[in-house]
Amino acid sequence: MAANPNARRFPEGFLWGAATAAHQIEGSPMADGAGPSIWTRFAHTPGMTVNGDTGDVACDHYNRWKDDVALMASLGLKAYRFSTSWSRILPDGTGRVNQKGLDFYSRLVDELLDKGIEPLLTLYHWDLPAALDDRGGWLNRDVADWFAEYGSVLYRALDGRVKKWVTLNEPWVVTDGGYLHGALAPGHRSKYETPIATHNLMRAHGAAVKAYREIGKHEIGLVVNIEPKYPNTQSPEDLAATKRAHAYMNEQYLDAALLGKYPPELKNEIFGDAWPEWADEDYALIKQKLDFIGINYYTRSVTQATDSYPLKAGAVRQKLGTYTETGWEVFPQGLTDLLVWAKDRYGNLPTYITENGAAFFDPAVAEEGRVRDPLRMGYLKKHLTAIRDAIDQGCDIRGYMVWSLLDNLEWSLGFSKRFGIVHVNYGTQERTPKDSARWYSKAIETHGASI
Ligand SMILES: OC[C@@H]1[C@@H](O)[C@H](O)[C@@H](O)c2[nH]c(CCc3ccccc3)c[n+]21
Repeated sequence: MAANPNARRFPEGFLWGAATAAHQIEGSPMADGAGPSIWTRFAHTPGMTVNGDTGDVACDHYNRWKDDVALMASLGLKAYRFSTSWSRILPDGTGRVNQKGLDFYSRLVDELLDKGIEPLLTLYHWDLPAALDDRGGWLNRDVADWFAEYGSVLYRALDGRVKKWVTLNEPWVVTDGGYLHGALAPGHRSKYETPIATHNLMRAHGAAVKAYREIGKHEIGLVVNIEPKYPNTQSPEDLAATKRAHAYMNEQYLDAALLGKYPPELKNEIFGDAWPEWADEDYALIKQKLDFIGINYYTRSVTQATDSYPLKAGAVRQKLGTYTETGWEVFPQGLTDLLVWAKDRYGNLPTYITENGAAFFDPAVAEEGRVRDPLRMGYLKKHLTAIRDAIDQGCDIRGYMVWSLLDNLEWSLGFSKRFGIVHVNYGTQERTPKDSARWYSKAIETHGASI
């Protein structure tokens, strides 16, 4: 007997979409009165990105936004997660509003709504205005007020048309990449700055949510990246290293936002004297009621004790594992495991998978206008099945945003890694839906029954 197609359908109203970020797709970073961001500067600093790639053109979405929305509609997307560029809206980071910058996003939102696509707006996806970095950026406690001011400009302009807001994308990456290891803008390498940046990011998140409760009438949440950690052996050293790595990457930010405290490992086992004592009113600001959380999942980490600084933990490559172009193990079970973990730890908040996807080597566009990407199709299939398993275990998963709609600028890796379900020819800017896009369209059309 044919399998019952309804047995594995996703819940009614499940939000099927795709995600991007301003700096990775827009190009024209300084157009129409915009100010530079830390990524405009970082990418133009020799040696900071592969091939010296920058966001000067990227996918030229700033000019091609209307065709890109038509492309989303042709794929049957029900939602689109994007981010706004803070320095387009406030070129100096605070104060003067650049109306042309605001108008770009207002037109984009109207076009999405006109095509029946729900916008999910991320206020901060790593592109801090350079003017604010010059004033200390995430190391300056005033950044909480700066960020709330920026959010308020957008809330007043777009709330109602935008009904799902996100404050920060992945505070862990902002601090680990931008302040501890220096691989991402603003390229600092300081164990002492890292906790300060973390805390101010979370204070800014809280201030932006508080401001939203005064102005907005819809929903706001936080997006974190979670990478489940599995001990390489049951040795005390590996178990302790796994616990540290889990606290540092997975518990730190949601604990602050939802529980009003940081995991003790941060001070006791990782940062030590570099971990300041924070005032109670800071925790009260950070811990604001959230309407949902967004989880970005890509891979897991089998973890062992190492002498790495300051975590003293590292990943063990799996001999029998399958790996993506970015060196991430394909491990869909990790998504089910982390969703059940989050449900149990934080109380089954409405949850969106706000990013999931993979970079594989994609062949060029074939003559017949196809891009065969079976590995990406397999990745998406396995991870959507993992989500359905988590739903069957009681997790309140409300939607899935594939990363990414388009091949785009992969930060320090430049254009060398392609995550898109749509191929971009960066020379001609031609878009070509890959086989995975066609597959995803069918999954949306059948509410998951075709997966
Ligand atoms: O690397 C693919 C995507 C980025 O293009 C997105 O902008 C970003 O939100 C995002 N986060 C992650 C997982 C966390 C991570 C980021 C960078 C490096 C290592 C892990 C993967 N991705």
